[in-house]
Amino acid sequence: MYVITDLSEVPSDVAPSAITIGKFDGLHHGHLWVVSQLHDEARARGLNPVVVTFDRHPAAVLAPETAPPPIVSTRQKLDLLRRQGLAATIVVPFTPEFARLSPREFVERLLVKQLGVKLLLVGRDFRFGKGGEGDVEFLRGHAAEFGYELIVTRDEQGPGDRRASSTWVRELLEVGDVRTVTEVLGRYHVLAGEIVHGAKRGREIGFPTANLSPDLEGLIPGDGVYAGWFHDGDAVYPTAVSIGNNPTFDGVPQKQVEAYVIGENLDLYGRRVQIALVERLRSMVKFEGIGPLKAQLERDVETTKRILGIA
Ligand SMILES: Cc1cc2nc3c(=O)[nH]c(=O)nc-3n(C[C@H](O)[C@H](O)[C@H](O)COP(=O)(O)O)c2cc1C
Ligand SMILES: Nc1ncnc2c1ncn2[C@@H]1O[C@H](COP(=O)(O)OP(=O)(O)OP(=O)(O)O)[C@@H](O)[C@H]1O
Repeated sequence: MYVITDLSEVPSDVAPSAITIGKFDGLHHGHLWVVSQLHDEARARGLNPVVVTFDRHPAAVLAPETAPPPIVSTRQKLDLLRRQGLAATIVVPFTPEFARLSPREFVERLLVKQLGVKLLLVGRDFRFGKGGEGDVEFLRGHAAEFGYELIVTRDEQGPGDRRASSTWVRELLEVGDVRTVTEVLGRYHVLAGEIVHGAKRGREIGFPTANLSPDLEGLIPGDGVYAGWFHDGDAVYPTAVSIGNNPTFDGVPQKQVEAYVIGENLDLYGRRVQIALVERLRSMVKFEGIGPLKAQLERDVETTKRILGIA
């Protein structure tokens, strides 16, 4: 899959293309449905399936104070898209200049001239171009002029009857409901980052933890204790994860993410690891000393093993 981040360097063999466009934050179940349909429809017509996405949420440029935090980093999004059998992903630098393109300029310059679009596939609520003026009606009205076919996909629901959406995933992460997040995403939500040095207290209390660097990738869910899977390269371990500021102790920064890898004693400093979150166990508690914290950690490990099916 080509990854194109500079619009002046689009290889000529990307055309003729079948394109879908969107923020695709989180690449949830609904997004994957759109991308898999794109793949099938492109193949049926002998076109190259291409995803056009953005290097940041459009709101980060248009109204930064309202911009939601990303569910996945661009690197995580590309890793997920690489598995979808696409010919290319275009990561458009969403600059103020790009945001000013009218719907017509967007379609004509980017989709028609640069990417040779012959098929456009979007969800019913897709909007684009200056002020979000472009929509499905605009695309339908200009299909003959620009020589593309338009397919508007049906909605893909999440669990229950709510439509899968990035907004819903963010709401669920905020309250720590990673179990439902897994259903909306169609996979576990993953935090990825480098292991850095913590306060070195964990080893003393018998539960050494791997602390993720504060610049980690993946939206950090609400504070609490979680069961998950810890990936270090190809090795996978069960883990109990703590997210918060460890209120039992003073001076711990907000939103520290640390993982106790169950039953292992590993040297992980400097490694880039991934933590897949399976279920929230409980809230963070301010304990009266190390004794009660340790007793609770022992119970957390047992609960985690039960959830992961390894007890
Ligand atoms: C499964 C798990 C649950 C935890 N729960 C709490 C908690 O409820 N309250 C708290 O203050 N710290 C909690 N912690 C964090 C510990 O206080 C922390 O791991 C310890 O202070 C070591 O920190 P260090 O890695 O910076 O040395 C938890 C840690 C783990 C691994
Ligand atoms: N649940 C869904 N079913 C079908 N199509 C969807 C679904 N969710 C998004 N799409 C389509 O996928 C493309 C990319 O969506 P995009 O990421 O821009 O928005 P979104 O997932 O609706 O996110 P948000 O919640 O932030 O509005 C668009 O064409 C959109 O209409």
